Parts: sequence; structure tokens; C-alpha cells
Amino acid sequence: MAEASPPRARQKATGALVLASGEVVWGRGFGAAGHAVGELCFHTAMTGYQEIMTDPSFAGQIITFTFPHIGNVGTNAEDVEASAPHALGCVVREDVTAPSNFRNVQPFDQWLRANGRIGLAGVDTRALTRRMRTLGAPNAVIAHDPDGNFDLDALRALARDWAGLEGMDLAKDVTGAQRDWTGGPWRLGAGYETVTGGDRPHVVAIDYGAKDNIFRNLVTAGARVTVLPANAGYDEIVALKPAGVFLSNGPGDPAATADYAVPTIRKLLDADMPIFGICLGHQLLGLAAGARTKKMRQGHRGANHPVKRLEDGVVEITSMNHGFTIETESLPANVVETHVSLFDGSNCGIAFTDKPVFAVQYHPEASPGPQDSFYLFRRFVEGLA
Ligand SMILES: NC(=O)CC[C@H](N)C(=O)O
Repeated sequence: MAEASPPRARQKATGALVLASGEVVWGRGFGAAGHAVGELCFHTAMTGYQEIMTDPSFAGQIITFTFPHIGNVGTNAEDVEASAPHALGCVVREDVTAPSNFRNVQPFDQWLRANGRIGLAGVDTRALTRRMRTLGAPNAVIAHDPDGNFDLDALRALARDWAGLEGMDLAKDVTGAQRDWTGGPWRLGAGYETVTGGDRPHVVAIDYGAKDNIFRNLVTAGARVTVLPANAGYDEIVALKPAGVFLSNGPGDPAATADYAVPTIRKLLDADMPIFGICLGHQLLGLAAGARTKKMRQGHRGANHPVKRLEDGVVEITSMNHGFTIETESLPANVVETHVSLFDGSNCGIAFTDKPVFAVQYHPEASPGPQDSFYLFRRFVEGLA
């Protein structure tokens, strides 16, 4: 009888995802070595991993990409939403292959390493996503050790003891200093156009962890943009004599950001300042109006979320990234719901009936994602002229 072939040598795992429940998902580490603790989420976009990783709204989160091939076009200096990645790490199905794209400057693996961010490959991301769909988003540690040595007890304790995103103010960690924003539309070969001068309505944008493409879209729509940090007060804002104020996206729990952001927004509302908000900015505007926010059981992160615009029934396919939501039934009488998610009916837009103030929960700036909703930037800026 032929001898049974010896068992194939088990490849040693060099990466792990350790869930707060104690479960361990093994894989192959890439990017930086080390470990990080945060909330695990899943993102369904098929493109734009570099934009997603650099979106400051992902601070405190580990992203599971449902699309199996991540990293295969490498990275470059233009497809970024902030100067460095903010997501703690990413979990992917396939190993990252050598970049194949004429715009590649640095392989994804190297870029993650250079920026201290961890990757985990070889994971059954479908099973992980189904688990999140059923049980909600778990707190977890992503860990990478090229020698495959993991202190599981310590990593389990770290995941279990992490406080969670609820109640966490992260905007203060990712906001930037005051600056004039001059970057406009992008063209292949020419990069981002610098737009200065001209008689343009002045928008003061509050940066709670903004994606750069929001500012580029405001400039493209015709605005002059000054960015202020998240804790900017009412007097500081109005001293710049804005025609309108923009409230950006950002990470963390809106209710935890409310103590400094909401009093300022309330004063702007009392002064009838035109306001446009996106995502965290939308949620903070809701809180300032007197509504409530809550953590969603199932967050929305992807580039194909259908949203119904209630004024005319048109469906916009949108980019989304949020884990908190405004409770629609808590909106006051002078604020109407303007957009609603066709996936779960959650609130996706609000407008005041008595003020030039509106906001959306989704990301009209795309990056990545469809551009159906660019009109909102034009609507805001043209309303200021
Ligand atoms: N993209 C965002 O601004 C996210 C807002 C908020 N941190 C949430 O998760 O809901």
C-alpha cells in the first residue's frame, strides 16, 4: 500500500483578528507590524481603497473590504482624502499582488507600512461580513507579527476592554488647523487645479475630520473656502464674514462631539447663517436642531447605497460611511426629512423650513463612489451668491 503523503506543512499565520468575544480569525499580515484596537466594520465599495483608508471618518475603525482584490493598483499621492490613512487597518480576502497601474507610485503593502497601518489577508471576508450582519460590528484587535508570535490573552483583553465608538469624540484628534483651501478639480496629468482670486462667495468650513474632496467640490462649485478647526467658536467663525458655513464629516459619536460643536451651530442657526452639512456635520446639525442621534445596529459603508430624494422621488446612488444616525421621529417641526435610505429607511437628509440650512447623511463628494449628488454643492454655493 502506498504511503499516505505527509500532511502539508501548515503555513504559520502572521496576522490575526481578535474579536472582543474571544474568537480569533487567522490570516497573513502585511503592511506595518504591531497591533491596533478599534471597531470592525465592512465596506462594500469595489474601488477606491486608498480614498477609503485615508477618510478621517474611519479613525478608530478596522475595515473589512468585501471586494476580494484590494491593493492591486497600488497607491499614489493624488487619490487621498487626507495626508495619511486614518483607518487602523484593513482585512482582505486575497493577498495583495504587485501593483498594475500606470498611476502607481508605491505598492499598497509598502504604503501601509510607511504609514503604520496593518493589513490582514487570506481571511474569509464573506463569513466575517455575514457575522457582522447578524451580530453587529464587534470591537476587535488587528495584529501582525512576521514571526507569527501572538499573545492571544493580552490581545483578547485589549479587544474586550476597549470602550467602543459609542460616546467617543474622535473629531478633536483628526481636525486640522485654520487654512485657506485652494484645491479644485482634478485632471489626469495636471493634478488638482489651484483656484485663487475672483469674486467668490466665502464659505467657512468646519473640519471635524473632513475628506479633502468635499473642499475641492466647494471650490469647484464656485466658493472661496477657509477651513477652521472643529472647536472654532461662533465669534471666530463670523469674524471671517462668511456667506455660508459648511459642517464636515468626521469620526466618532456625534453626541460626544456635541458639547463643543452644537452650541456653536445653534448660534449660527439663531443668526440665520446659511449652512450645509455632510455626515457627522449632518448629525451635529440635527442635534443642534433638537433631534437625537443613535448608534446603528448596522452601519452603512459602501459606494452604491440608494437614497430617495423625497422632493421629487428621484433615486441617487450614493457613497456612504456612517455608523450613527439621526432618529427621524425626533426631528422638530421646522426640520423636514429630505432624503431616505432605500436599504433600511434611515434618515439621509434634512432641511429647515424656515432657514437656508440643509444637510445629508451620505457623501455627495463621492471619492470613491458615484457622482449623482454633486448638485448639492452647487445648490449650496449658488444659494450664497
Ligand atoms: N463619515 C462620517 O462623517 C461619519 C459620521 C459618524 N462618525 C458616524 O459614524 O456615523
